[in-house]
Amino acid sequence: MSVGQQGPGPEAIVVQNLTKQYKQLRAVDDLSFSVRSGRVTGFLGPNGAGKTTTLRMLVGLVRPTAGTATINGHRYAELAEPLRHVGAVLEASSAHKSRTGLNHLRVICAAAGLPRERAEQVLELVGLTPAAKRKFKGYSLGMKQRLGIAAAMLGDPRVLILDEPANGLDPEGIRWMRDLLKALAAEGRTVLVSSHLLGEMQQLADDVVIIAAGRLVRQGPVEEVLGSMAGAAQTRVRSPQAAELAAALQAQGATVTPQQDGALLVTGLDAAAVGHAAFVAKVELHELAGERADLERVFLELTAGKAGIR
Ligand SMILES: Nc1ncnc2c1ncn2[C@@H]1O[C@H](COP(=O)(O)OP(=O)(O)OP(=O)(O)O)[C@@H](O)[C@H]1O
Repeated sequence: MSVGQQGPGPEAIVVQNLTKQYKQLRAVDDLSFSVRSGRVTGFLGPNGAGKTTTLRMLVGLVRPTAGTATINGHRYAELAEPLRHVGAVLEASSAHKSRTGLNHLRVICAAAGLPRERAEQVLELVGLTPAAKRKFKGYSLGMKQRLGIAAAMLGDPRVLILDEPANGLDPEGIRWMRDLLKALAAEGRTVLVSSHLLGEMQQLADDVVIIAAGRLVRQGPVEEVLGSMAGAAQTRVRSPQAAELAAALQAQGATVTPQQDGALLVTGLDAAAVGHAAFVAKVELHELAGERADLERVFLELTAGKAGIR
């Protein structure tokens, strides 16, 4: 059984009171959250929320104004061989345009003191072996994303940090990325991945950290964040005695919205509660379906009014 199936491991990334002030703008504002190993954690927020700035502070590319970010208890700058601890993909890879993908990776191996054969191994991992000897300038954006991940995996790091890795990928590429990241987390690695593609996160992430305007909005397991939303439970129900049923449900405090097709959309009661209310009221049911709150709606509700345009 993999670690991922055994449940979350210890906190591998800890961000404490992290702040970044750019002249007038506080891009990241007293932000604290933690990321556990053996899980994929989605880092979500509207445009300009401060996701990229936070990830760049994590890997020492931006100096925090205040606060700390640690990886396995150490600041990035304190790690002796950082590539063996942390792999970061902060933008699609860039390489010398006439260099092949394989040579690009070999150069990184040489500079970082990593075994040369890691280049072939990580190309295999990301499915780029057939393009290993093609020049970088002929790579599609999707191939560049794969090469970026390959480079991040050269040191076989236990922690992987990716900024919008699905950008530029087609649906098949997105599926591939999802499977790879889940597999890496299932090996016990820590995977922190930012995205604004909320639907994608719902399928990928075990935990989410949601920020808006540089501040933490919510963090926790996806299911908990979804389930904690007030009125998140929605149930679709259909009955030949719709008016009686609506009255019985409203008496329990639910909001009932008739749909164009004659069904009722019930907010605030789950399917079991709606079925029970119908049973008690002796109302016949022709359809009863619970609808989960989706991350998109939760995200909009959580960040409403806080996001602004930055
Ligand atoms: N070097 C900089 N100097 C000044 N302002 C900056 C700098 N880098 C980022 N910002 C600003 O900080 C805010 C947060 O930017 P950041 O890129 O971290 O957000 P984000 O959540 O990654 O957004 P997006 O999804 O649009 O990339 C934005 O308003 C941005 O314009």
